[in-house]
Amino acid sequence: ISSALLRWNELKYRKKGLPPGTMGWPIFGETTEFLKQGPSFIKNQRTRYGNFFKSHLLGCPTIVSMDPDINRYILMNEAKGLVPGYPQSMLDILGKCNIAAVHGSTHKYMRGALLSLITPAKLRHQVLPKIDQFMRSHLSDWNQKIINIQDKTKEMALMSSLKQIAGLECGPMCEEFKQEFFKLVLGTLSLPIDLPGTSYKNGFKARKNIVDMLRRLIEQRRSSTEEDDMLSQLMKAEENRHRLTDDEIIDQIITILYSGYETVSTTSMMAIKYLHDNPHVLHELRKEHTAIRQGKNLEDPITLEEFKSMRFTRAVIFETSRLATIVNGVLRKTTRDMEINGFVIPEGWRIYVYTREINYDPTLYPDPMRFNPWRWLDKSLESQNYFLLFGGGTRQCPGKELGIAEISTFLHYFVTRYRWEEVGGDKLMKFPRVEAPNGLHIRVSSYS
Ligand code: HEM
Repeated sequence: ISSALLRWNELKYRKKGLPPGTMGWPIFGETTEFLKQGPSFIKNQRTRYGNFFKSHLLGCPTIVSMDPDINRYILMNEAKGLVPGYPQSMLDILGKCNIAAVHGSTHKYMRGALLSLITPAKLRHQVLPKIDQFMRSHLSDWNQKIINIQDKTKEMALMSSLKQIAGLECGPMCEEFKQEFFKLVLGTLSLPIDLPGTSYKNGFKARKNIVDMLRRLIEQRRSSTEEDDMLSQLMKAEENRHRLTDDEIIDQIITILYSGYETVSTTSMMAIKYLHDNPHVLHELRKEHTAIRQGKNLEDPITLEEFKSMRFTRAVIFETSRLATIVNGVLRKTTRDMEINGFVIPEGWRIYVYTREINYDPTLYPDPMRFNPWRWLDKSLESQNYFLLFGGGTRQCPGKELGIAEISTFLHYFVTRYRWEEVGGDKLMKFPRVEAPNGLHIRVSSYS
């Protein structure tokens, strides 16, 4: 029966012009193999079928593309019908106006509105001072404690964004927001099963509660012009050429929170892990940060110039992102039948621009399994075509510099205040997401 089912499924997808590959089981496709074997599944398929092959993953017929030139073409050609292809649960919960759900001119003005929040002037006068204030307080009482750095960095990513967005500080509203947000995140990563008790249903409920809270905040802002946070800026007509509606503002805020949450927290956690395992790198990083602190008063915040001078820190962040592969790739979907790389990809198929293997390619990154931030001091690496740690093309991460500023400030206060050792015994998973299933525990003591 198994053989018959596998054969039937192969025949179902045997259309002329499709790339080589296998489709696995009806409905489930090759999802189990993909999740269980992880990167080696993709590598094995590549050995058999080349850099551009078909499969059936996470409920959809999918093309996996690992060819640098084709990847670039896919990322640059949204206008030809290659739109974001993220799972339905994610789109439902993040909202109709979230940036991954909109295309064309709507995408352009939503993206423009987001970028207008993090211009260099905003970074200098609003964003950096708030990040600085937040990190000082977040890292204030870790001395002589065992800390689960995974929890702490997650809390940091969310709370720091909430401060930027709506000036929210620790308190009942923030706590409520946090609980709902965690449910929302879980919902986006689940199957879209709309039954009571499922993560999807809970995520959807959490979205409703978050939307209510944000609506209340918008109303409050209308009656006060005092606040100078991202929410107020999004509401100011004169700053946005295209005035966003309330619904667009709400989805924009959920997008900012969501996109910066796991990326920033996991990169920060893994940086702590790699710095612990590579004392010579930590030594170099500390040198950079102690030099910045010299000649400053204890309470002086980091300036934009100092942030820009953190060359080694930036290198540590890129190297962490590369070696840990925080993002495995990005998803697109075809909006009509289209020809790519000489094959005909049917409408509605997913395209998985799988970037993970680039990170370990010894021709691009010599001795790729070594944590070597010095390689990034060659600035040209960041502008190479194959540099896709923050995506590429029309949807390249607009929060890149904001994310780097958050992680850099976190590292600044962490390495200048503390030393740490791992408690040990914690497991780290690298695929499909980087996470420590039971947390990553460190024993922290004062550096001075
Ligand atoms: C280390 C931190 C970060 C990493 C590694 C990262 C990575 C990425 C990647 C790979 C993409 C491309 C997705 C695609 O093409 O489908 C992306 C897009 C995006 N990122 Fe980030 N990101 C980070 C931080 C942030 C932060 C802090 C924000 C907050 C503003 C943010 C907001 C976004 C948004 C809104 C998009 C979608 C852009 C669009 O569709 O036009 N990211 N990010």
